[in-house]
Amino acid sequence: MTQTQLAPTAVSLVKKEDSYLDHILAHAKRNNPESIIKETHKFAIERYWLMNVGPEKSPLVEQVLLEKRPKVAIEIGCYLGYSAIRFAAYIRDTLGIQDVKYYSFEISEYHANIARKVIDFAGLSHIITVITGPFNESLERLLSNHNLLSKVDFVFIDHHKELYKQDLQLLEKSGLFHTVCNLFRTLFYMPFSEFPRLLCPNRLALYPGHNHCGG
Ligand SMILES: C[S@@+](CC[C@H](N)C(=O)[O-])C[C@H]1O[C@@H](n2cnc3c(N)ncnc32)[C@H](O)[C@@H]1O
Repeated sequence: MTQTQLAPTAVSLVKKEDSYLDHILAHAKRNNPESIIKETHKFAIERYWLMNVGPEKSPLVEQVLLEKRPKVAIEIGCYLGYSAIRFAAYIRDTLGIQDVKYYSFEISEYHANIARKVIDFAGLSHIITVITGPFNESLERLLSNHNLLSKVDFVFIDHHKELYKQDLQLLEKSGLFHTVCNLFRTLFYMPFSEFPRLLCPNRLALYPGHNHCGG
């Protein structure tokens, strides 16, 4: 077999997430979250689709961030760090909240390792902490390693749709929430009408986000 015949197989073994990291390190500017976000969009259009919140939906979240100005935020579902970088940089740079802390949960060690590298490249490692493991098991670690009881004032949920309800209930029981917590609902597949029953309505301001299910 010639080298030319071997080449396509070799290329297909490279995972798109690794190509993404290479792309960012080669084309984005270090310590410049905006340039990383821009290069992520470019990569997703020109190379491979990525399952991040993306340029259309992110402004909906940023609208809520602008209104609520959170100091401590939690995200379930980090993937390669797009939303963590975008929202943490928005809170720090656009809202001017320098001491913001952003905790992002990611079940896949592979995704989390890439996310940490991109976050480090963005110069945001002191703001964003990526916690590896399934959220229901990692929450305990967050509670014991960080003094966050009653301090979390923003939650962005973007992981596995079937786990939203269970993990929301866990979060509520954890005592992490500030008096009024702003939960951004990216729950496209869950009727909005379930939420008042699920979470204490006077403690949580719920944002319907982009409501695909018409609930
Ligand atoms: C849609 S992607 C997140 C995209 C990310 N929020 C962004 O916009 O850049 C969903 C991620 O959630 C992770 N995930 C799925 N189930 C999880 C769980 N139980 N705990 C933590 N992360 C989970 C997946 O591995 C995947 O990386």
